[in-house]
Order: sequence, then C-alpha cells, then structure tokens
Amino acid sequence: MGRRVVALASEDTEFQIVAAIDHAGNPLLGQDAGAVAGFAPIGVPLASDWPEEVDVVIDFSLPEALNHCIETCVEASTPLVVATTGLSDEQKTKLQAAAKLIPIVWAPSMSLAVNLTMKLAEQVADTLGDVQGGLDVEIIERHHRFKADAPSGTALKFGELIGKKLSDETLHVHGREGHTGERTRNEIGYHAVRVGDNPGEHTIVFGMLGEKIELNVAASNRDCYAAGALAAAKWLQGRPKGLYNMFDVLGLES
Ligand SMILES: NC(=O)C1=CN([C@@H]2O[C@H](COP(=O)(O)OP(=O)(O)OC[C@H]3O[C@@H](n4cnc5c(N)ncnc54)[C@H](OP(=O)(O)O)[C@@H]3O)[C@@H](O)[C@H]2O)C=CC1
Ligand SMILES: O=C(O)C1=N[C@H](C(=O)O)C[C@H](O)C1
Repeated sequence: MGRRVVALASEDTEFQIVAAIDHAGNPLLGQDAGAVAGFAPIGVPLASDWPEEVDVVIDFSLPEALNHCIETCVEASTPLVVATTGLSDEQKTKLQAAAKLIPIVWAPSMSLAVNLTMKLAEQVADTLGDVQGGLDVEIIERHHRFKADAPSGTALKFGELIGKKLSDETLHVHGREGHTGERTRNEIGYHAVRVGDNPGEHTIVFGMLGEKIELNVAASNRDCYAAGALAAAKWLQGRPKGLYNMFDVLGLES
C-alpha cells in the first residue's frame, strides 16, 4: 500500500511527500521512494527515522509498527490516518486515548464503495432484523495470499455494524467445521478466503427462509484504498482533535 500512496500522492499537487518510512531492516532503505513505487524519483529516500515536522502521517503498516507511529504523532501533534488492520484491543484503546490529543481518522477500509456498502448493510439489517422465520447473516471476504490478518478488518467492521442493528447478543462465529448442529439465530458467520492477488472483496449474505439478499463489494486494484487515505489526510487538515472514521470523511452519516 505504501507504494500506491506514494504513487498517487506524487501525482497530486496538493501533496508534498516529505518522508516514506519503513523499518530499519528493510533492504530498500535509502532508495528513492518514487522509484520504489515504480515511478520517477521524488527526492525522498525510504527511511526508518521520522522527520521533524509534517502536516499529516498516513499509516499502512503492521499492528506491531503502529504503537511507535501513534506515539510519534502525539509527541509532534501530527494528524494521523490509520489504515492498518488486525489491531489488538489494547491498541484500539491506545488509539482512542491518542485521539484525545490529536485528530485521527481510523478505518479498516478507506474505500468509498466499501464504506457506502456498510451503510447499505446497516439498512438491510435494520429492515430485516425481525423478519418472519429469522435472518442469517454470513460475511465472506476474499483477499490476496500475502494478507497477514483474518478475517479482514473490513469484515469485522461489517459484522460489528450489522450486529448492532440486530441484537445486543450477537455471536461472532469464525468458520464452521464438524458436527456444528443447527445454526443459531443470533450469530454472524465469517469466512476468510485467501487467493492469489485479490485486492479485496466482501460479500454479505442476508439469508431468510425463501429468499436472500447479497451485498458484494470488490476492488479491481488497491488504488481505492490509497485514494481514500489521501482524501482522509486532506480532510484532517485543520480538524480538531478527535477520533474520526471514513463515514465522517465521505459525509456518510455515522
Ligand atoms: N484501511 C484500508 O483501506 C486498508 C488497510 N490495509 C491494511 O494495511 C496494512 C498494510 O497492508 P499492506 O501494505 O498490504 O502490507 P505489507 O506487508 O505489504 O506492508 C506493510 C509494510 O510495513 C512495513 N513495516 C514493518 N514493520 C514496520 C515498522 N516497524 N515501521 C514501519 N514500517 C514497517 C513492512 O516492511 P517489511 O515488508 O520489510 O516487513 C511493509 O513494507 C495491513 O494491516 C492491511 O490490512 C490494506 C489495504 C487497505
Ligand atoms: O490487506 C488488505 O489487502 C486489505 N486490508 C483491509 C482489511 O483488512 O479490511 C482493507 C482491504 O480489504 C484490503
């Protein structure tokens, strides 16, 4: 994702890339970030040390890298966009605490289409929650073979939003195997598929007795996430401290 953020930001006159950060052991350190992204050099080497002053930081990394990023941004009062998924509960608490000091946009998907589909999913759950015969919700996500976390942060967010609309006692069930018995009414099932270079696809199945609805949202490439993160970075300029999400950035009601 870092490569795509650099590529899109370097084509946007509203951005000046002042640093591209990776960990100290990355073999590409010292190489020009534009060239690493597959474009013309931009005069910014990939580095492991943080610059003194920046207007905004965009984080697509690993949960283990995020703590240092949050601390650095808080120390320098720098607005932060967090796109990394697979965070622990402790890290979520840390983010919430940091947002009392700096403005942060935090979302498991920066994609416009995904965030809009989340709103549609909420609407379907709201409408069908009490449908005759009961409603079964299953979430199937597909991603590339390199993805480190499962299910995706987006799938979990879909489940959280839908669960809130359905019941206070929604169970989140990951996969299904063996003599599982009859499906309970209050569970949401998650299924994580890892195949090739899939840039991200989510299907939410709302199953009833006699008919079903499926919401499917799929990326054709990863630029929807990079573009969303850049939009969030712009939106954060001049915002007061606080924790925001992509519904806020996109003007979709939270
Ligand atoms: N919110 C959204 O819209 C999206 C979120 N994501 C999430 O973003 C994250 C990154 O995804 P992706 O780019 O595919 O993953 P990659 O593994 O390709 O990239 C992660 C990068 O972070 C680097 N890294 C590792 N440790 C550190 C550190 N301590 N400090 C700085 N950088 C570090 C890695 O280096 P090295 O390879 O050397 O370990 C690597 O270059 C994932 O959590 C993914 O789920 C992805 C797409 C969209
Ligand atoms: O790792 C990815 O690729 C993606 N991760 C995010 C997630 O976990 O939801 C967002 C997107 O689906 C791509």
